[in-house]
Amino acid sequence: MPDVDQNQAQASLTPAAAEGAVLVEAKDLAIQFGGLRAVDGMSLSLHRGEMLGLIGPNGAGKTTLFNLIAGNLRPTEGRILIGGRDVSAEGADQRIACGVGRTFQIPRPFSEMTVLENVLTGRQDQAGERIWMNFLQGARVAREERQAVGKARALLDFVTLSHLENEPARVLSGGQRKLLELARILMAEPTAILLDEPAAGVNPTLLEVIIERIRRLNADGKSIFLIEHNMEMVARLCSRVVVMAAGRHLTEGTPRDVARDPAVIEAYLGTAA
Ligand SMILES: Nc1ncnc2c1ncn2[C@@H]1O[C@H](COP(=O)(O)OP(=O)(O)OP(=O)(O)O)[C@@H](O)[C@H]1O
Repeated sequence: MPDVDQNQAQASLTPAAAEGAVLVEAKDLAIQFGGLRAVDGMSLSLHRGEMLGLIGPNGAGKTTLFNLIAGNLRPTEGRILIGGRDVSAEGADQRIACGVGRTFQIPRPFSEMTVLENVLTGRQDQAGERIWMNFLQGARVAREERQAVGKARALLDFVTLSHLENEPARVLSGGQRKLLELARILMAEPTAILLDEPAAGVNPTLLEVIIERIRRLNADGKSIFLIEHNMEMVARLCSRVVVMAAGRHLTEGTPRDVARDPAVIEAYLGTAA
């Protein structure tokens, strides 16, 4: 497990996070894949305005936990609450509608669609898709379309991809795809953003852009939940880190404290053996 520089473990709670209001809560979550309990009784809370890290060795169950929280998988046991409401039985679209957006470890944009069109796929409740609306309220649909394109362009500007707006997404590098995916989920204006390894495979220059944009989103009040193997990045961004091992909540604390925790070091060494 990489060292955490003392000076980098300085991320502090925003005022909203310090208030402690829970935005997303997982209670005793479990999921069974055949004989494997990939997530095995996990409980955790993401607070409003917080940047929370999720670390753990390969196969610990981090992505599966994200899939459960984002509604891509249904838990075998346990509950998920968003803003205090039980959403356990709802699917991914409903989670997005109640403010949870997530990215994937390997983004898969629509490769033949333009970068701008890809961002537009992230919008919710598209009036233009309801055929009867086109007949009854053509002007309104056209106005909403213009507004959506304006918003998508602003988001492309935010993620530094404006110059590529008319290019097919297939020309993007791995890091640019991560930025594109971020812009796409921001179209739905999430209050909680789940980022699955945003640094993986990203060149150092683009990584700084990603870190800075995550910071800005958090400063704008968005809660961030971050899976990341890059502990330096976790330490720069997160005030609190949850550690998973073998599907379970192993411990949590500041990046500095968890990096020194013998149980955490043991969990990493155990899987490296
Ligand atoms: N759909 C699935 N069917 C069967 N097993 C699965 C499925 N998804 C995940 N697993 C298994 O569940 C375990 C946890 O996987 P998961 O991807 O959540 O781990 P992770 O902590 O995100 O790992 P990494 O850091 O390598 O991405 C692994 O053993 C994995 O092989």
